Amino acid sequence: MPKFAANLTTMFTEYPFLERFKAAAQAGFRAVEFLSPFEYPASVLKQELDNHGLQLVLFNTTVGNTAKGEWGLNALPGRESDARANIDLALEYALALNCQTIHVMAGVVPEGQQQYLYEQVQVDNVRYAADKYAPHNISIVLEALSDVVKPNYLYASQYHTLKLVKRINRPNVSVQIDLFHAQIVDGNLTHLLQNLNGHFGHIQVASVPDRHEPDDGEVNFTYLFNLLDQLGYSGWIGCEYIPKNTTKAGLNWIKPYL
Ligand SMILES: O=C(O)C(=O)[C@@H](O)CO
Ligand SMILES: [Mg+2]
Repeated sequence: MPKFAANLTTMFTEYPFLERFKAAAQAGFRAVEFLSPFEYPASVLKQELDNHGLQLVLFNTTVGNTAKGEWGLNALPGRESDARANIDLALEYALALNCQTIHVMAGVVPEGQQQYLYEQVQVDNVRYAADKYAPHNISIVLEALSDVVKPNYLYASQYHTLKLVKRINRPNVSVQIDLFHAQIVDGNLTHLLQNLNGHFGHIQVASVPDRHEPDDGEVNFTYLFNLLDQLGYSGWIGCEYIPKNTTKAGLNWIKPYL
């Protein structure tokens, strides 16, 4: 049976961020994920999680300065000390929030720059993070982002991400498959999940092409949820979608699973 986490960055946006925990719990979720915890003291977030009986299953390292086009610092040559300070900060938050998985963001490769230099910096920084997180049983996931959402992100294909995961070569580093991006970039999702089985540690879902509830569009998610079960995937599936109408009105698809 698949286990779903509400993504509080994209769902329940009818409410201010701190009120989304209660809304998710009232809708039946027992787990949540979100993009960034760093805007709040960890104690404030912990209180919300505890008050509503929720488990935090994923957050990301910092995106950096989005006004300057940054979307992650860990692949940026010359930014290693900022990246590692953020990796350390993410560990503090993960320990305080009892979160076992962190998405270590890579970054955007500006036009004309050498991809291989950015890949090497990402490999080095993820190895630093992996070795630092391992004694705390904290895992790292790396997520490919399609050009539709983030042009020139270090990796768009799941297979490219897998190659880097293998190069990083740490037992606590795996792929995060966001099936929205995966359908746009790689397609052939059944074979993708079969080929990457054992190498992914987190899944996210949204319909394609509109990034709404996973009960519409070109992908048959019921089939994929069954396939994930058959493959023995026991991790979380994050609902990283933008509700078509209100969040609550769009939750019929999840009722059989909650
Ligand atoms: O955009 C996505 O997809 C994400 O999962 C974000 O958390 C990172 O860009
Ligand atoms: Mg995603």
